[in-house]
Amino acid sequence: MASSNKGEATIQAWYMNETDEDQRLPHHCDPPEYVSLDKLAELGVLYWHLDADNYETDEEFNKIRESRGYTYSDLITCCPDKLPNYECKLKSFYEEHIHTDEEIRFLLEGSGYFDVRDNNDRWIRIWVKKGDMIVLPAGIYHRFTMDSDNHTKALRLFVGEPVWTPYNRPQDDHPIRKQYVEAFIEKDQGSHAVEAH
Ligand SMILES: CSCCC(=O)/C(O)=C/O
Ligand SMILES: [Fe+2]
Repeated sequence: MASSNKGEATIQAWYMNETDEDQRLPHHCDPPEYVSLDKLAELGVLYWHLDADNYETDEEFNKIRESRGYTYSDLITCCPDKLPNYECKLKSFYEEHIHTDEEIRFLLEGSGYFDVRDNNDRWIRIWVKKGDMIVLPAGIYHRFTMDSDNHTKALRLFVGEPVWTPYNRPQDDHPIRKQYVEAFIEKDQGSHAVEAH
């Protein structure tokens, strides 16, 4: 299942314009081009809206955690007092990169933007807010920025011992990138090739 919209909330995602404006602004196209949860799921991005205030005892959260094997968790608060090397970290979060594992974040407070590349290498901006849990698959090109509210507190989850290393683009020969492309990009081109005949 790609999503759950408990409490009416749903995620907002859209194609970005490529202007040099402040990264914390929404960067909508003109007119705005919204992106559906199905499109995100095609790229391997998963989303749930959950109870951020009582997540420790939340059945849905615990089910996801168990079924996906998320044995590790910790908290990250993006503010100068709580995040060592704040400026440097924010800069590195916004460098386009991949990881060798899923990136799993559950927003407990505040909001922010995860940007992911689609199958045509266009940026999709995903606006995450309190209660949103998002999974980015290993090998997807992505980045993160705070929005103009400047406050993000998130639970980070991981399967086993966490590895946070970002591999900045280009990583087209990285085995994990190749696996991602085969699973989520080439399968798409294959189905269009069949349709075209
Ligand atoms: C809201 S968590 C901060 C962003 C982050 O941890 C990361 O790895 C971005 O790619
Ligand atoms: Fe990342």
